[in-house]
Amino acid sequence: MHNRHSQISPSNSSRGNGIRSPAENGCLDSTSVLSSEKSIEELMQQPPLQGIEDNLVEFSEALRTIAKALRKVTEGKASAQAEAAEWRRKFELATAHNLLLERKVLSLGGQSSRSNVERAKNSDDHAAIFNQNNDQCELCSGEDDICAHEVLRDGETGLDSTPASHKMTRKASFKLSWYCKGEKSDRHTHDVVSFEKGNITTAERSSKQISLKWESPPQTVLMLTKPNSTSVKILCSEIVRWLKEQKNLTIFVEPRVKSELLSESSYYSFVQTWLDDKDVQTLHTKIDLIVTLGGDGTVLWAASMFKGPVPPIVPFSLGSLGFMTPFHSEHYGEYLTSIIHGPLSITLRHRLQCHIIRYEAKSDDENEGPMLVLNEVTIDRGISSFLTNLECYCDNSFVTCVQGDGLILSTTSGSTAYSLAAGGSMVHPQVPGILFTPICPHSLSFRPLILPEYVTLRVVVPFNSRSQAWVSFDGKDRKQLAPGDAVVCSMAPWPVPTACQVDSTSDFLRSIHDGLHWNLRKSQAFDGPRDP
Ligand SMILES: NC(=O)c1ccc[n+]([C@@H]2O[C@H](COP(=O)([O-])OP(=O)(O)OC[C@H]3O[C@@H](n4cnc5c(N)ncnc54)[C@H](O)[C@@H]3O)[C@@H](O)[C@H]2O)c1
Ligand SMILES: Nc1ncnc2c1ncn2[C@@H]1O[C@H](COP(=O)(O)OP(=O)(O)OP(=O)(O)O)[C@@H](O)[C@H]1O
Repeated sequence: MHNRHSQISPSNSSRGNGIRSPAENGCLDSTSVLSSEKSIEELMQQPPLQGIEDNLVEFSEALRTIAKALRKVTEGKASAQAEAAEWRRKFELATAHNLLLERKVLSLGGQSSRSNVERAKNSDDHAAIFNQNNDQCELCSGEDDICAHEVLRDGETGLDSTPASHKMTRKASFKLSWYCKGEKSDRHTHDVVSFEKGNITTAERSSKQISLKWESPPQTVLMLTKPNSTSVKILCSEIVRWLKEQKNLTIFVEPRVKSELLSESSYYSFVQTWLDDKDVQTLHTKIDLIVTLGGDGTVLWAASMFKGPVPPIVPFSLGSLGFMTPFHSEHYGEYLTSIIHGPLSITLRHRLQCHIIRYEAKSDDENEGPMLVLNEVTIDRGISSFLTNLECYCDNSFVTCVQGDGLILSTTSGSTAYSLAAGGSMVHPQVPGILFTPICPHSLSFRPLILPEYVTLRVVVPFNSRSQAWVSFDGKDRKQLAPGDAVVCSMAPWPVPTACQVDSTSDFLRSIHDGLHWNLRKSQAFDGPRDP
């Protein structure tokens, strides 16, 4: 026979071993609240014992009220967390937007610029700024294409640049346009859906490749290289020399690479670098083009250096696989000449921005982020031998509880990396979406999902989790998550533009054919049985 008290005891059972029960934490996860409500429900339905019936009914009612209150608190906290993350995201977008406006006004020069910034900020009247900019760039009128047009104050930071660079320099300007093979127009159709006379139609958007056209030639190149590789070192010094002598470009490298080049020859003293991490934050204002020498990991490294806008990347393949590195290093001269001249096809690779919301954080400043990932954010069991238990929400709707080794939230670029190994689909990198891929789920029906790019995902380690969880970003920066902590992810406003060797689709298909031998099978012989 059931002991009534034992049915409501699970929340008490943890007390003896020093673990705080959810109720003691002041917050319950939805699963444990549901189970305590269920226990009370069951308790109420059992036949009463003589004498203590009234007391028990009263006690059960009280418990039911407490459970309801706790559930409200939990739901309130969950939605407050999500709302805070959403506001933070909006704030970051607004800050980036204002920065962009200020830069645009700076590019006009003169005193009147300040009032223009204010006017544009207050009324969102972009045209006021763009129209004045027309003398310099008629395509900056903002309607159809995206323009990069910046005037920068060089030498303001501690960057190791020559004395002559303490002047206003112009970062190379370019225009992005969307084109379809065989189509003359390079307009990017913003209206995806139209509604005329009651008929809903979608605009024709197939095979629109993004093209980057320089409006002023690129002048500054950042070379990023995989460390500890002799072949990469040799190629790096060769390309640096070529870029200087053949193209007369300014070249930046990492401090480690500058030392390597100087130890090879004092010839390389023209190469520039930076002093500390703070300088890296302003690097995007100087660099027109990034060249990477390595594998996919070097492209991830390049992207991770830019927490905001990323200059176009030309990835040369010196690794074993190379899903994001379509350029063969033997033909670097040919490729770089064509890219510097332009136009070039690019893949705009979306990134995810992630925040860690700590349960114990007293203020928003104690939370961590944003971390930007080009491949994926992974939440797993780390060294723990217990199942992870992760509660997942999508825009405040409960998605599921992940019980298994963990969960991968991947970009479409990352779909061919860890997510693929965990059973996720391969997705063209230009498809806007977020992959929700479980790692070894202990359930037969947990298929991976692909969600739209506009959602905010929240993964919470519930209080009833047996273990802590670990989060990592593109396979790096591993951090521990305690019960109550959450990771909030949404699409970042700064994608990573990578140059294509042919175009986005050809490069993607080539990478899965060459890299994975996708669907490689010997063809059946012609002879043999066949349909009559
Ligand atoms: N089981 C797995 O497949 C597994 C496990 C851990 C990490 N990873 C991946 O490794 C990435 C980190 O890469 P790294 O080079 O710094 O580490 P690494 O040196 O351990 O290389 C990991 C491998 O993943 C490949 N890779 C990276 N990004 C890719 C992509 N977008 N598409 C296809 N393959 C890709 C690399 O080419 C490399 O072969 C992580 O973001 C994660 O996706 C995969
Ligand atoms: N400039 C860099 N500084 C520090 N670490 C880097 C740099 N470039 C790459 N890495 C790291 O080196 C590791 C290996 O790089 P990468 O994947 O490019 O080479 P690989 O392993 O030889 O290529 P593949 O994975 O295709 O075999 C990655 O973890 C990457 O983060």
